[in-house]
Amino acid sequence: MTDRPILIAGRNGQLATCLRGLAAMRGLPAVALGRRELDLENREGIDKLIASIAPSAIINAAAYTAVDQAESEAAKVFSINRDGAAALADVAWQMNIPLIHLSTDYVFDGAKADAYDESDIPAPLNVYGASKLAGEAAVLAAHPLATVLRCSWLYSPYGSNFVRTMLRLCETQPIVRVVRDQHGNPTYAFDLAEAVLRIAQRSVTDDRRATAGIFHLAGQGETNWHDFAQAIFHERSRRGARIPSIEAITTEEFPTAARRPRNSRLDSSKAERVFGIRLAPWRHSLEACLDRLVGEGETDAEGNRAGWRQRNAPLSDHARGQQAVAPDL
Ligand SMILES: NC(=O)C1=CN([C@@H]2O[C@H](COP(=O)(O)OP(=O)(O)OC[C@H]3O[C@@H](n4cnc5c(N)ncnc54)[C@H](OP(=O)(O)O)[C@@H]3O)[C@@H](O)[C@H]2O)C=CC1
Ligand SMILES: Cc1cn([C@H]2C[C@H](O)[C@@H](COP(=O)(O)OP(=O)(O)O[C@H]3O[C@@H](C)C(=O)[C@@H](O)[C@H]3O)O2)c(=O)[nH]c1=O
Ligand SMILES: [Mg+2]
Repeated sequence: MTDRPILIAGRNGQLATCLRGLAAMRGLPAVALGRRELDLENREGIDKLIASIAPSAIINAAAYTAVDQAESEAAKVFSINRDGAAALADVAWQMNIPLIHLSTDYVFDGAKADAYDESDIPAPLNVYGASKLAGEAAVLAAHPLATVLRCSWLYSPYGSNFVRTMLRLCETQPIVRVVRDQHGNPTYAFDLAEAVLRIAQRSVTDDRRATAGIFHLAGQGETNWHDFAQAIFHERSRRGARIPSIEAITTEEFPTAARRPRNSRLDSSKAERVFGIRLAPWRHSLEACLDRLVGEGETDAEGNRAGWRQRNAPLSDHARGQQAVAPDL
């Protein structure tokens, strides 16, 4: 391996935070740049900035991800998710280094009965999905050897995600209503980060043609938002905290600005074949996430709860990654 750092575009987002934590734990040099240092909307000078860092690879963990808000600011969304992504891909191609780019299950319209594989034709229902699909194409046009990873329903102890939204509702609502007719694969950001780092390291050393193209990579097992919420409440309740009652509703009963696919389950078998990578079952990783968010006892200086280290000692790498304090890189 090389001593040159991996450049992470994004800093405080879910995936960026997990990537930083895991890289620090492994002693892998990494530099994470948030939008203040590297603004994907105002791209002037990013080639010089990145050249000064001399990275071994670029991971693009930055994106505009507010799905409903995206409907009313499409120009900004496309600027970040398409043009910003393409600019990073262009720099990586010029520097002859690997680029790993993240995309989404929301590129699909949900009409398929089965899980989507990489040969299925995308047809996004909303601005966010359309911008991410345009981003995939722009990235691969600028960097034909880029790796595009489509994941789904990302959750973690950080940032904005469904798990944290549901835990917040537990504090304030006696009853929570959640749609049961949208199906997908929840993905723990630490599991994804671990896979992304492995793929990044491999593309630095291996023939990059093997790692080029689009791959689906999501947590194992499928669910719907209602059952996901119910599992979150179950985990919270097991830890002695109060939970609301839950009501299953239809998409029509929960109007939102953006349309969402009824089915965006991803078939991740190509990633397993090519990379030998299979993410953990979402139910298992949800427990690790809830241990972080609803642990027992006091929180220590590193954000860990008393007893957490002991209870999780024999767990896999991603759980250990959670103990790492993401450093100020
Ligand atoms: N969240 C999800 O459910 C899913 C996400 N994805 C994809 O995975 C990737 C990571 O998502 P996630 O970690 O959830 O994202 P978050 O919304 O948690 O974080 C967004 C990141 O993007 C950065 N960012 C936002 N605007 C800009 C900008 N103008 N210039 C530079 N950086 C910017 C933020 O920077 P800063 O650090 O400064 O805040 C932050 O690091 C994205 O590509 C997303 O599309 C795919 C499927 C599901
Ligand atoms: C808060 C809430 C949401 N919902 C519904 C709305 C929606 O259909 C579904 C999920 O809502 P959210 O807004 O949390 O999730 P959403 O923003 O749609 O999540 C998506 O984010 C982007 C970035 C992706 O790439 C996707 O993979 C996916 O994770 O749950 C309820 O039914 N009840 C509720 O109380
Ligand atoms: Mg959302």
